[in-house]
Amino acid sequence: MSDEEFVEFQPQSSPGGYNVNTAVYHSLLHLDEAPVISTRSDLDTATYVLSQFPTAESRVALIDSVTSLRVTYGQLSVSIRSLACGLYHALGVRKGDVVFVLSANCVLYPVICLAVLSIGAVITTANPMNTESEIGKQVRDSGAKLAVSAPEELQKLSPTGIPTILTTRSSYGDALSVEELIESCSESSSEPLPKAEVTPSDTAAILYSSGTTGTSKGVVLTHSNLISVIEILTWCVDSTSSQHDVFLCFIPMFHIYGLVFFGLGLFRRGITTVLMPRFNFQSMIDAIEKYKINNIPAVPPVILGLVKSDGGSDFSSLRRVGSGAAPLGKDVEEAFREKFPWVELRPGYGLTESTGAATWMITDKDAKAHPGSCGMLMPSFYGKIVDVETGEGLPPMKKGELWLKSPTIMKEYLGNREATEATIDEEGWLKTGDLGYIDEDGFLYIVDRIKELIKHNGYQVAPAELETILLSHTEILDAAVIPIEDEAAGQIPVACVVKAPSCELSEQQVIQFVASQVAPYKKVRGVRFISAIPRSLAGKILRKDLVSQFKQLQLLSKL
Ligand SMILES: CC(C)(COP(=O)(O)OP(=O)(O)OC[C@H]1O[C@@H](n2cnc3c(N)ncnc32)[C@H](O)[C@@H]1OP(=O)(O)O)[C@@H](O)C(=O)NCCC(=O)NCCSC(=O)/C=C/c1ccc(O)cc1
Repeated sequence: MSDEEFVEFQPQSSPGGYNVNTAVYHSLLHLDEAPVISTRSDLDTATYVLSQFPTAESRVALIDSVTSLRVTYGQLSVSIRSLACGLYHALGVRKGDVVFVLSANCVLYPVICLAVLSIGAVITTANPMNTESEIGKQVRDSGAKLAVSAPEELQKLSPTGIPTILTTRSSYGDALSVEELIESCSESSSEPLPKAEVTPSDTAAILYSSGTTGTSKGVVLTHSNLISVIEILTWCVDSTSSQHDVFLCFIPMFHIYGLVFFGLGLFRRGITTVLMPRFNFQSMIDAIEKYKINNIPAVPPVILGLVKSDGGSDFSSLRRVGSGAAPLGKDVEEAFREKFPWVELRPGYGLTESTGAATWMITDKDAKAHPGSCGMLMPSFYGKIVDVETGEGLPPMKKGELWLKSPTIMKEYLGNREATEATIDEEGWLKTGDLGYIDEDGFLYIVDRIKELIKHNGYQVAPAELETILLSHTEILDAAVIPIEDEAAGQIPVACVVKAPSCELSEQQVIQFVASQVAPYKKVRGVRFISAIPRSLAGKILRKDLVSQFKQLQLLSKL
């Protein structure tokens, strides 16, 4: 289907934005201005963001909640330009070079991202909780030329041999730091930076996601993807009158959700953000009270925590809470609205492969009228609900796999043509692996997942990765990892294991074996010893069967 056919559609003519002729859902929301990317072929993400910094340079951009350090927009802008000079002149970073960032949230994180992007280089980010071997794998896969590491994570990078600079000065070795580069490479004292000659289709970021199946893959996002999603975010801020909100950031900037909001996008509206380097529930409450936080882009476990929190805290400043990264239970949503009636709760839905948000609740009234929904297709998005058996596009209220098309859909999985072709079809539709339906008002409901992914605390856990580790144990003959529902974390990974005859392997030993090799959020938290893993004729693990067997056992044990 051509883009012209999309444009010709009159959304008001059909319920839910559904076109009966094409079986395509059109967004019922519209950007206020024409997308900038359609008129500019020379725009990079950093120029796009920096050109909209507020003119009042003394306006505070970031506050570190631990040290109370304040960074103004003026300082932020100077730091980004100075670091860009340092990376280019002192370290020889050039267009297309990949820079690996390994750090928890810190005030330098956005500086690093925007400086790297401004010289046409590419950022790849990782969770600092990852193990040495997980990090080594990503450094190799992304082809990174330089790493920027928080001092406490440096030892995890050493075995890779990649040239590394630290974020801040430290007593860990004598590596150069971003702080020093910024000080020594001011724009005025360095040679000018040549124009990066970046085009919107150039790669800007490689973030890692397991997609619908298999292990972690590099999601290649272009400047066009990032600029388009930042336009949408800016539109969301304007549409919800959030321009003057004080935001709280604890969601990690190494994932798309945190990166788009706090690493890049919100600066365009001169927002002030209070930044928590590490999440802790009590610290979050203290920050809300101390800084009179108005707006929190959050995730379901934190929303549940707020619902369960004791009285006595002052939440009166809160105005808006977003929910993304994992499904928000209808009960939690209702309990939150009851406890915090003055707060607008807006669920959204997005993937790394769609550069973040694809749907969102634009008004609180809509959210209340459509409980359990994660909102409408964002401006510039098209959707399809596809019958999993027949491949046919389905009308409102019918359940199928959600497919998405928009300017924010990733370019490809890095170096993995097979996975790219299995995920994006020839017409550019992204197959999300999520099952849902769109109602007659255009609201999306996600009801299940056909992809293998497990979501623990909003983090992705790929069963295939844990299964490979389990199968490397000499006493394990076969293994499958399944998601089990958990009130606090959403889901927990549980291992179903076939052990070698007459071996003494215990549940705790299996848990320990995996835990020693993966980041904490990927640990298997339960083990079931079984006699055989159910598989289809094609050899695919029948995870749903294992999940229902597990649930039956749980029920029996409660009797
Ligand atoms: C705030 C959370 C919910 C909870 O934090 P936490 O309580 O510290 O728990 P962690 O999960 O971080 O830590 C797990 C474990 O790691 C341990 N840990 C802790 N820091 C350390 C340490 N530095 N070293 C080593 N061990 C440690 C910690 O002790 C703990 O161990 P354990 O007791 O075994 O679970 C945190 O999990 C979190 O930020 N989750 C969100 C993840 C996230 O942003 N995902 C987004 C993916 S992208 C996406 O889906 C986008 C969608 C989207 C949708 C809609 C939109 O509008 C836009 C976007």
